[in-house]
Amino acid sequence: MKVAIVGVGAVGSATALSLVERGGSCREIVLVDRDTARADAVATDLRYAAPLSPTVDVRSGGYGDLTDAAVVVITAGINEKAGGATDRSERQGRLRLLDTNAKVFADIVPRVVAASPQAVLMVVTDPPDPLADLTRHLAGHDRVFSTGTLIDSLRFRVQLADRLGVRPRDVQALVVGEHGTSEVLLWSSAAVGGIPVTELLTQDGLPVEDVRKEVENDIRYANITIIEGTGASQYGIGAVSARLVEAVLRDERAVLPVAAYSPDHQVTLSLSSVLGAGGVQQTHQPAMTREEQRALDKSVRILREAAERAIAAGTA
Ligand SMILES: NC(=O)c1ccc[n+]([C@@H]2O[C@H](COP(=O)([O-])OP(=O)(O)OC[C@H]3O[C@@H](n4cnc5c(N)ncnc54)[C@H](O)[C@@H]3O)[C@@H](O)[C@H]2O)c1
Repeated sequence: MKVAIVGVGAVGSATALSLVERGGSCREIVLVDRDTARADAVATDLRYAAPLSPTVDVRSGGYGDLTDAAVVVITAGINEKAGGATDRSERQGRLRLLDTNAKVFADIVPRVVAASPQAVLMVVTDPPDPLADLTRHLAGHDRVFSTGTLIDSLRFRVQLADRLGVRPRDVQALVVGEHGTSEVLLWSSAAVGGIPVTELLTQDGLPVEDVRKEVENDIRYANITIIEGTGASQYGIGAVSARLVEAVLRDERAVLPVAAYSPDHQVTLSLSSVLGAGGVQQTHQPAMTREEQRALDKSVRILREAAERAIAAGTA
């Protein structure tokens, strides 16, 4: 199976490396970037790593090479650092990148769809949820999802695991809503071994409210913390993107917090999604307290406004 990555910067390259290293789910990876020298160089570099993984061919190409791609991953556009979205006190967060990246999508999506009308389109570029709404609009089909809050949910699990002294794999914890500052951490259902994390924190003598504030802050601004050191958050999202591609290619019906258009909410947002062939096949709303539901409602309002803005900017 063929997978294409459009945008071979920090995130696109990390996604390609993760796909090569996870191995087995795709047979061919095509890298497309308006900077063709960069796409050529990354493909060449990865080609020398590929013999250590299950068989996969990596090459650079143009939109014409996307024919028959099963999944197209879009990672093109400006990042938080270039777009000035690295101020923790700025509520817009990644939404600051919306107008610029909507124009990038207006350039890319019609060309992707013309070359590969059957492909599932996965949006990684920030802000991913409104850009997925724009992508649906431009593509004229529903096989579109964004990486949503899976990365935030993994960060939530890691932070809780650190505090509870257990491995993150054994923490069940979800972040829903926007991949952005209005995201909602579901503390009420976060659990380890069937025991609520708030109960475990109390048993360990940890101050629940203080831990909660600290964890929320660390997760909401995790991207900025990484960017302050390296200029771009890339490896976590690269691994997430490769894992999601794999779930689609294998028709896994994996339950993951990624974002798809919800007719109930009339916008793209992350809930518990069933991911497999064709993209998100079903979504379920996790149980929430009234306070969490109110926070999700607010996130939905922000996302609806952003989706309108994205469609206006991307179709102007
Ligand atoms: N969804 C997430 O969780 C998540 C996490 C990290 C980063 N991101 C986002 O991913 C995006 C990429 O970040 P990055 O750090 O890789 O940026 P980058 O600047 O390193 O790379 C962007 C690439 O896109 C290419 N590009 C730009 N416009 C293009 C066009 N019209 N056609 C083809 N290629 C084009 C550029 O040439 C460049 O190679 C950003 O929007 C960033 O904010 C999202």
